[in-house]
Amino acid sequence: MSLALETRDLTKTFDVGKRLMRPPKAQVHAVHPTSLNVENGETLGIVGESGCGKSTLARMLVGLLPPTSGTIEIEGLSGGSSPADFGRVIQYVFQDPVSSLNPRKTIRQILEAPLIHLHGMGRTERSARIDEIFDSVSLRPEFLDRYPHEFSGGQAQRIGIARALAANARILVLDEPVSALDVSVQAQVLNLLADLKDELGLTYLFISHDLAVVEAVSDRVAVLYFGAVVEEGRAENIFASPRHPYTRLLAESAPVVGRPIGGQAQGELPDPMNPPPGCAFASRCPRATDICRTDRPELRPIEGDQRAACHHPLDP
Ligand SMILES: Nc1ncnc2c1ncn2[C@@H]1O[C@H](COP(=O)(O)OP(=O)(O)OP(=O)(O)O)[C@@H](O)[C@H]1O
Repeated sequence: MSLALETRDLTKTFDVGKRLMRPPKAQVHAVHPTSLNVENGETLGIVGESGCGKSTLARMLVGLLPPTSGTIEIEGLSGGSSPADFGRVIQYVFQDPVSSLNPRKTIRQILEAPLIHLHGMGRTERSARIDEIFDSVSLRPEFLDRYPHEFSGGQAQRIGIARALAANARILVLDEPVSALDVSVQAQVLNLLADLKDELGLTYLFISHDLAVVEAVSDRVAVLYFGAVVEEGRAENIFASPRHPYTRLLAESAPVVGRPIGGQAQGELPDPMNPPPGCAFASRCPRATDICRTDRPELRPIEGDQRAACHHPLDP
């Protein structure tokens, strides 16, 4: 297998309270140094509770947000790549399908934009390609001349996926793609994503706070806590045999499809403007010792390709 995407020590810090000619009042550390690998054709699930930095990470990967430091390498792209270069290789599918589509444009116009701007296609070629894409997401051709508000959430998400396909990108960053949908519709959209992946050989980064969904769709999973990957490994191992106490807390508290991370796993996160020096999970961790409160643990191999950032990893 070859690498589709690789990040090295990627970070994002937001300045807050910044005013003209004055330094920012504070900084929010949204993503701590994060290194991820995604193979071609793989689905990497990225899971974590609200505020752990999932969307910030996703937006950096697709070029919507500049990193504060670190690197992102995506097939064939270099540091000097333009937004169009990014768009031809990696696309973002938003959580809220209806509001992510321009309300003043018809679906045809929405799908035409990437074909014109990224691929310079003429009218006839565009029309044939749009028909083909619409068919691949199982939507009827008469929908093409309607506006986004005329669609249900599930249909609108199919359109969001169609727009990403129109760019002809091989990598899709799916940011909570089914969280806004009813559970019955979620299954349809997840099946569609699985079919498209097989047919087109796509690579997915699937971001969600819903563990059961992530476990079902992912080959590998990265667990994010307070802006950092705390555990990473094959999906079948990571929840069955978690090595990081936070992953175990997640696995024990959210076994039902559609139920977000909740109960005891939804705890107080540390203050992102004043991150603790050691492990961010230490204040909630039953295994924490002094070293956890002073030294931030590195992500390190535990068994096979499972890695955990913990001074006292769990036994299998
Ligand atoms: N533009 C911004 N300015 C300041 N802080 C920000 C900004 N965007 C995000 N943050 C902060 O960065 C942290 C990570 O936010 P992010 O939205 O990436 O998390 P998330 O896991 O996607 O959460 P959710 O699922 O609730 O969207 C949070 O503490 C958030 O408040």
